[in-house]
Amino acid sequence: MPASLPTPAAPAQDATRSVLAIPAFRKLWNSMVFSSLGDWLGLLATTALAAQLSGGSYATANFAIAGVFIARLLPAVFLGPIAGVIADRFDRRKLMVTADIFRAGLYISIPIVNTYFWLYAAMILVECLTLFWSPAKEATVPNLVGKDKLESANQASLLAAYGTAPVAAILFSLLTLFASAIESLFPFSIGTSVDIALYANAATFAFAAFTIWGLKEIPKGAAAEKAKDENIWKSLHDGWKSVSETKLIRGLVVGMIGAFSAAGAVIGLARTFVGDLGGGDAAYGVLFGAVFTGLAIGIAFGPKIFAQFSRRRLFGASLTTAGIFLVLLALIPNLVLAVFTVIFLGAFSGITWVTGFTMLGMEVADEVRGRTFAFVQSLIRITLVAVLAIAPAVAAAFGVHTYKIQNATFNFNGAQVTILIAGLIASIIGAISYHQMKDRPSVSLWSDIANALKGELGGITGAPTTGVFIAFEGGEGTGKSTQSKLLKEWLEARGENVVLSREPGGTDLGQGLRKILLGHETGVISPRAEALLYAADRAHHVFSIIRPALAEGKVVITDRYFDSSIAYQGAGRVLAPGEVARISRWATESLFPTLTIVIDLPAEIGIGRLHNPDRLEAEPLAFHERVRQEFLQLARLDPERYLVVDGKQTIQEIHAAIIARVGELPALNKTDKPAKKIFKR
Ligand SMILES: Nc1ncnc2c1ncn2[C@@H]1O[C@H](COP(=O)(O)OP(=O)(O)O)[C@@H](O)[C@H]1O
Ligand SMILES: Cc1cn([C@H]2C[C@H](O)[C@@H](COP(=O)(O)OP(=O)(O)O)O2)c(=O)[nH]c1=O
Repeated sequence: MPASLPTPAAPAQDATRSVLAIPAFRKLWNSMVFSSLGDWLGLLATTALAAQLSGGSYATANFAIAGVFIARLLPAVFLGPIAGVIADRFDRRKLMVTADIFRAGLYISIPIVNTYFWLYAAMILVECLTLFWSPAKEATVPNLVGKDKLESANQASLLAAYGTAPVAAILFSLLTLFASAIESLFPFSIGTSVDIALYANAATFAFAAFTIWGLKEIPKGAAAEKAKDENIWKSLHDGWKSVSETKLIRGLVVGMIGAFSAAGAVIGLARTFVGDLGGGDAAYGVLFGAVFTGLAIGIAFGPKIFAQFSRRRLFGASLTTAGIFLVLLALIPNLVLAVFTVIFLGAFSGITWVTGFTMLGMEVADEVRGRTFAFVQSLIRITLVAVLAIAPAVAAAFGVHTYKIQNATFNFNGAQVTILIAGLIASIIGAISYHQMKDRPSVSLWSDIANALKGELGGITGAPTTGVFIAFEGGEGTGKSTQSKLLKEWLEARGENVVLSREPGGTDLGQGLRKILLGHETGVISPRAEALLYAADRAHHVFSIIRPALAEGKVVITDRYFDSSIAYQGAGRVLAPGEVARISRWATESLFPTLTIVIDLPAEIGIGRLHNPDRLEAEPLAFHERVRQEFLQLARLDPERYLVVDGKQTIQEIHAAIIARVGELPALNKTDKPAKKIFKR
């Protein structure tokens, strides 16, 4: 046991709050909130303006709106990496202030010049300025908050960037609704609601410039840190090479591209779609706000609501559901229902997005993670540009159609048709990635949902564990100790640093608990007390041995882990297995093994191998048979994380089966081995 125990991480919510307690960061954050708010308002206003400038032509309006989005995305594709490098050469504070002043000026100029050409030119220039502003901001944050708070600072920044979208959408709708009232407040004409939104946007940038100018805490001089962005084409090429090798990651990437294509189609077509349903700019604002509200709900609550559900299944299932809502959106010709549909659409897209990114983080080996993320991000940007360019073309090609059925007439226009197609594509891609992930092929989706709703058991699947953590499970005398030692030797021969431990009794405290739990002198323990004592042993074991060893990059093998509690205290002692699992989940702070090896043997053979049965081993055969069945059931819940071996084989045969599976663990295959092995599963 280490002399000093590692300090547990601080709870997350407090971290976000405390990072905002740093005055300098709070000022910067305030300015980010305002400029993001302005930026979203500007996006809504410029797309609305593009539609206005089109003079009522359906095709022109579609293309004009797409033009605004493309103008905003293109600079990042071509200029992103260069901008980062250039930004690093300038004084950060001055660079940020200058960029903000110019952005304010550009937004004011859009309604004044009021032409297509200047609308696009100004958007491109604004984006270019943002490309210089962002790396300067990124480099500044660590100076203001310190390394340990970086992650919560990033969360706070994300909140500022995306949390402001629905607020901006509401503001935009209100502006449009009360435009004439607002205008009457001014002695001179200030233009349409769109113009007002653009001026408001300029004001937020001016405010940001003012705030940052006053932030003397920002160190003088150029940013020391190098820009992270690599060349987009190079990252695409490198990323594709690694991604194309694993089926699972390929499925993930394809699915995420599908999700973003669908989202792109909705964003690009939203204004004309709203127009088709008889809505104006105010309705556009509401619909836009609804998408982002849904997204936020999905991202914030989805993982919690579906915590019991296998992530691999959740990804494909939520993408398909999002696709179905898209189809509904296209088919329901009613603005109010569309707003509700869009909230669900946003929520399921949000769930797809978080599960996708979490899984990418989990499944991709450390050495190539950065590259893979860069690849996915580049691919998403390019997909968005492509979809935003293609979707309106499809919509324009379909044009406006009016159908008459008996007395009723209704319209089915290009935007709806395109959204319908996008929805179908998203559903199909979702279904494909659901099957690609091949998660628990023997368990039906419905029994999985039922499990998830019932309680904890479904939750033992798919959670992230970095490093290699292997648990041996099985009944009495199945050969766990024998095999765990053999595996340790095999791994050490391959140059791994291995910690072999066991439960109960892997720690000093655990030794004491083990005596109580297994000694005959203890007598009968109430089943709940027994479950808690095993959980106490486990909590301390994870805290003082397993986590520290994993953190040091060691391979950890444990002879028994929480499946034993589920099987023995759950199925054996007849407590609810889900409740026992919850106690273990709490005790281990959700540390799940990378691989659980169940050695399966009829109870009477295993018991027959033992000489002096302990308190639990002395239980009747029926008890042990229930335990055995529970292990097998757990393995069936998540076949990808379990290996079941037949314990009737010889010691050598069992060992061979184990090393064949362990040898394929992605995290074991570091870069010194042939590259092909990195993703092999
Ligand atoms: N595959 C096997 N076939 C026959 N005997 C075995 C096998 N594996 C282990 N044994 C023997 O069975 C006994 C129990 O093995 P052990 O590894 O201690 O099991 P566990 O840790 O699961 O209780 C030991 O005497 C061991 O030598
Ligand atoms: C880890 C754990 C073990 N146990 C039981 C199973 C075993 O009977 C006993 C551990 O004994 P041990 O001698 O370590 O196991 P084995 O005989 O397989 O080598 O504790 C539980 O009931 N719940 C648990 O959570």
